[in-house]
Amino acid sequence: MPYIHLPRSVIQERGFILAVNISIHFKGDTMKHTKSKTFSDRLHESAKEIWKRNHSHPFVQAIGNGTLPEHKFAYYLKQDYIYLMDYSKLFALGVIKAHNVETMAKFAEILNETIQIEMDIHRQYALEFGITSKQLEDTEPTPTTLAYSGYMLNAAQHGTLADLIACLLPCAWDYYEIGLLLKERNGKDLDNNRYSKWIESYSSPEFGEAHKWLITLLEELTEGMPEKELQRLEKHFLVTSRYEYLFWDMVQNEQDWPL
Ligand SMILES: Cc1ncc(CN)c(N)n1
Repeated sequence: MPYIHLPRSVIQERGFILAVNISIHFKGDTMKHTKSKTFSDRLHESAKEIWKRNHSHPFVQAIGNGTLPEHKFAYYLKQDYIYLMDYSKLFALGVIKAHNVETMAKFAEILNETIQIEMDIHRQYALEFGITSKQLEDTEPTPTTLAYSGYMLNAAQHGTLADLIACLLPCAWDYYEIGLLLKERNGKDLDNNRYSKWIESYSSPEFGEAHKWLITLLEELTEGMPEKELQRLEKHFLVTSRYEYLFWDMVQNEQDWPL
């Protein structure tokens, strides 16, 4: 069986290095391309079961079919708004930790988009529910919101740029997957769904762009990185994936401080 192994080729794409391994197998007249696993493939694979639970969470399902009670969505909006305030600060830390001007500019762009676009959807929904922007901002964090934001900010402040990306990647990536999934399952009924704007925005190509850029940068930063460091990044990715689940559970049950 003829077997051709093409050596690692390095593709320069808009200033970023993308490393690709391609093996081509000829078997009879069929040809198989096998792309070797990237670090982001490994992360996605290791968080697969957690993300599945996120996707099937009753809160997520109820946004998708429009049956989520409004008071629960209002509770989510408030906690998510203050979560997003801290999440934005991670992009500011990305500017500080970036190694070149292009990366600094991109982190600044995503920071701005989060505040001006993503958080504006929250402000618009909040207004419909009679909640002002000031009330959103003044929301007291629940134990879960505090723990989730605190974990990310601590790891990002004390770690490397790769630590920072590993922490925030599940937030950007899993929400995009959720947006796509809900749109695919409920697309034809979205006109009658009060949460359609939420679904449309998280499934939009513009929102999807951020996590794709973060993945490209993470691949570049982890090129040749020792396994021990990769494991630390994987741990961040799994912890924040689990916090995503806890966040859905917290808003579903409207959990707050017991005293
Ligand atoms: C908790 C949480 N995680 C992620 C996202 C998407 N930025 C969000 N809005 N809220």
